[in-house]
Amino acid sequence: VVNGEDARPHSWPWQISLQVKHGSRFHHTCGGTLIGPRWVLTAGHCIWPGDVYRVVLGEHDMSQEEGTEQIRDVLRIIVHPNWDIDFVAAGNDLALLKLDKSPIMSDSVGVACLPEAGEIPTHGTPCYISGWGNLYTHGPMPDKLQQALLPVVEHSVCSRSDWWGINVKSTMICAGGDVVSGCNGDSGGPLNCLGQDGRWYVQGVTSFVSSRVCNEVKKPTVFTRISAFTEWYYNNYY
Ligand SMILES: C[C@H](NC(=O)[C@H](CCCC[NH3+])NC(=O)C(F)(F)F)C(=O)Nc1ccc(C(F)(F)F)cc1
Repeated sequence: VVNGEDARPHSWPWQISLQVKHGSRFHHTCGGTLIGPRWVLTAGHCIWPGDVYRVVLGEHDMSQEEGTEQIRDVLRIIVHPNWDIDFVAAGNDLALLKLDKSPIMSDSVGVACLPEAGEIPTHGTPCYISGWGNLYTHGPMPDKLQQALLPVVEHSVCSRSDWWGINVKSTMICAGGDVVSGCNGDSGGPLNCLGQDGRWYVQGVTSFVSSRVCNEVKKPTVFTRISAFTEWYYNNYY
């Protein structure tokens, strides 16, 4: 997250760290969202066939043992059938991970609220991105979970030719811009938006930023719009 701030610990209790095994050690590769006791939603581009993953829940500071962390193995990975690693602009950048067993729900670990099918966050809805991604392009990863308030950019603006043009689809949400943005390593994490009922809903899954600079002007962070895929994850989640 570029130009964000340390999140208050565990204020996004559905935020997970997806960790990949390299040699004998695991390291953070993507974010994700706990959407059910045994189910995590992340980005399709986070998944590489043959890699071994684990999920860390209740995490805040990656450099400390805080006593709230819970580690789970990934039993099954379901990548969206229409995801194409060579064509991120086509969308469908989603994957479902089934955990070996449910984490213990607490103040630090909880399930996210998801939007109704087809729900579009209105212009000006306050949305926060959260993640342990780079603090700036080619920059370091933070120890503590970062967050930033990203204004939603409506599709009519985001799809202008000098913005994302045809690379942004109606199944995506644009948010942020040239000051605050997501960055590499935030992939798969949640876009947390305030609902009318005062609850926070996860409306997006962090998908892509400019390949030149994370917070490039007129290239807001692009999220997969979860409300466009309700059918898919309900059918796969059992
Ligand atoms: C380096 C940069 N990486 C990214 O944006 C990766 C997703 C990469 C998937 C495809 N390999 N996502 C992130 O870093 C994230 F944290 F923002 F989510 C990138 O490739 N951006 C990018 C690529 C293509 C297009 C498009 F196809 F739309 F032209 C737009 C952005």
